Amino acid sequence: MRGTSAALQPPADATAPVRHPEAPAPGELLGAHYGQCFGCGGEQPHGLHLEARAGEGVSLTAEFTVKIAHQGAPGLAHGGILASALDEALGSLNWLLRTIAVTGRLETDFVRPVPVDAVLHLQAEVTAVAGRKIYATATGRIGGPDGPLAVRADALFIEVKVDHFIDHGRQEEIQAAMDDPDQFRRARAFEVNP
Ligand SMILES: CCCCCCCCCCCCCCCC(=O)SCCNC(=O)CCNC(=O)[C@H](O)C(C)(C)COP(=O)(O)OP(=O)(O)OC[C@H]1O[C@@H](n2cnc3c(N)ncnc32)[C@H](O)[C@@H]1OP(=O)(O)O
Repeated sequence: MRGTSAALQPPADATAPVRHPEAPAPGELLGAHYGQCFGCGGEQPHGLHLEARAGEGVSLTAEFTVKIAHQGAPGLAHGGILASALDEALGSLNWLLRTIAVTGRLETDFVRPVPVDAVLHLQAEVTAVAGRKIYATATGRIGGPDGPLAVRADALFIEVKVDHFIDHGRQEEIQAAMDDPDQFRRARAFEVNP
């Protein structure tokens, strides 16, 4: 059963997404957008350590290995963890648009249980853009990139300015991020890029 809500249907005036000319080439790793990110951060010991690779157009592939710490039922991944992996893969697409955006809505279908030690093979793509709204879809398969479908999601991301994080984030972490010249320059550069 699948039923994406009306809020995730692009409006009639939506346009096709445009890959930024300086986006990483297909096959290149995107890298973490923030070292402490639960989804992709290499410095985050409790995180998913999801690794995303640019695909063609505005698409990517990513892998996430389910660990013991990710269980809900014995031996199976927690649904919230799987939704996080989908959210992270979908959010990483904005890197290819060179747009800073946050998840406004995420709708997930859990199709098949995902065991501990399984590798979740994610595929995600932006389907449409309308003003600040970015529509995207993702699937997660087990047993290989062409294996059985385990999870899927549709999402709406909303473009924001760097000030979104500065205004709402805890001061300690914001200050550390602003003190990191690479992080701050990159985030500001994304704001002015077409
Ligand atoms: C120094 C610092 C460096 C920083 C370096 C940055 C690094 C880059 C980090 C990225 C990180 C990613 C990580 C993974 C992805 C996450 O998990 S992001 C975290 C989870 N998401 C959030 O925390 C978002 C919380 N929500 C919000 O802040 C606000 O609701 C939003 C989403 C910004 C929208 O608020 P707003 O800007 O006031 O926008 P608003 O005018 O209400 O809505 C704009 C449009 O979107 C629609 N819309 C808004 N929300 C929704 C919704 N939930 N459902 C349907 N439609 C909606 C509205 O209807 C409106 O549509 P139109 O009228 O234009 O047709």
